[in-house]
Amino acid sequence: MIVVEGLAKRYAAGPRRPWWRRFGGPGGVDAPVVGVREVSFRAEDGRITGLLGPNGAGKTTTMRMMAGLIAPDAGRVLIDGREVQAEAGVARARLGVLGDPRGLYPRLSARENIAYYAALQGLGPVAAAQRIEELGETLGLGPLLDRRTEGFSQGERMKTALARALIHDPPNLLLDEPTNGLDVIATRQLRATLRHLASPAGGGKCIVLSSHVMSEVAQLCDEIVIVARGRTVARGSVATLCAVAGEADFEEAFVRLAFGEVQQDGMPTLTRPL
Ligand SMILES: Nc1ncnc2c1ncn2[C@@H]1O[C@H](COP(=O)(O)OP(=O)(O)OP(=O)(O)O)[C@@H](O)[C@H]1O
Repeated sequence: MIVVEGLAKRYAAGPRRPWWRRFGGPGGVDAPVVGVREVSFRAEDGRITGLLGPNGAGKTTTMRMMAGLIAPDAGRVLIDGREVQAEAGVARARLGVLGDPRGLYPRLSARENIAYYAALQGLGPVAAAQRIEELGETLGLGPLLDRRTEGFSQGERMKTALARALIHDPPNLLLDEPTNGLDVIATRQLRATLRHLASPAGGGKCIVLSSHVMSEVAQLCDEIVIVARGRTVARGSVATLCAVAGEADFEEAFVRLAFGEVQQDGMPTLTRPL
């Protein structure tokens, strides 16, 4: 289970020094950029939770703090009760992270890429080899396992990166925009795999994914957390969110919740309170 409590993150702005001031004179400093203002939610085991929000809403920043890749300015993340920032090693051992699938080593085969992560996770060579075979079968990697990843299609990269994230059989899984660049068949395969992983037969994993594609989140996720302007503005099933927004259609509900009229305090105006 993953609990996210009051996360906030600002990115420091670099010095602004126009070219005509490069050799002297005052420069300036841009205001810090707010990545996340206040994001809180709970993701349960055996369920797929989707972070849905428009571009720049703060989804990736939230996911990176959940993975322990960047430190929050405020708030905390608990992975199965262990705080990511305080007990990084223990918390991360219980977490698989699917980030950018372009980050594979091109000269290594898929098997070698995955085995490298297995070693980083402390798996011995025999256990790693066995687990790679299992994952190869579950994810349909087959003959790809022994091909160099250079030249892999987006879908092939995604499967390899997912196998890498699952190598230590973590009970929790984070996926940032997992269907980016996938065609309809690869998207369907990924959906089926994620549903399996969340089911009792697949280990009842706690899965959190981020996306700005509404239909994808609506189809796949049991629970949806809407993030807008760096805040969680609503959470619940598709039916709950439609009811909260007072809309029959999920796209309309999303637009109302994510882009609702902004009050003085920066919170969107909702037709009904959350
Ligand atoms: N490294 C960084 N330095 C400065 N600003 C950043 C940095 N990373 C993100 N931001 C800013 O933080 C805000 C949130 O960005 P983030 O990438 O988390 O949003 P997102 O919801 O994932 O967006 P998208 O759907 O477009 O990927 C944006 O305004 C972005 O410009």
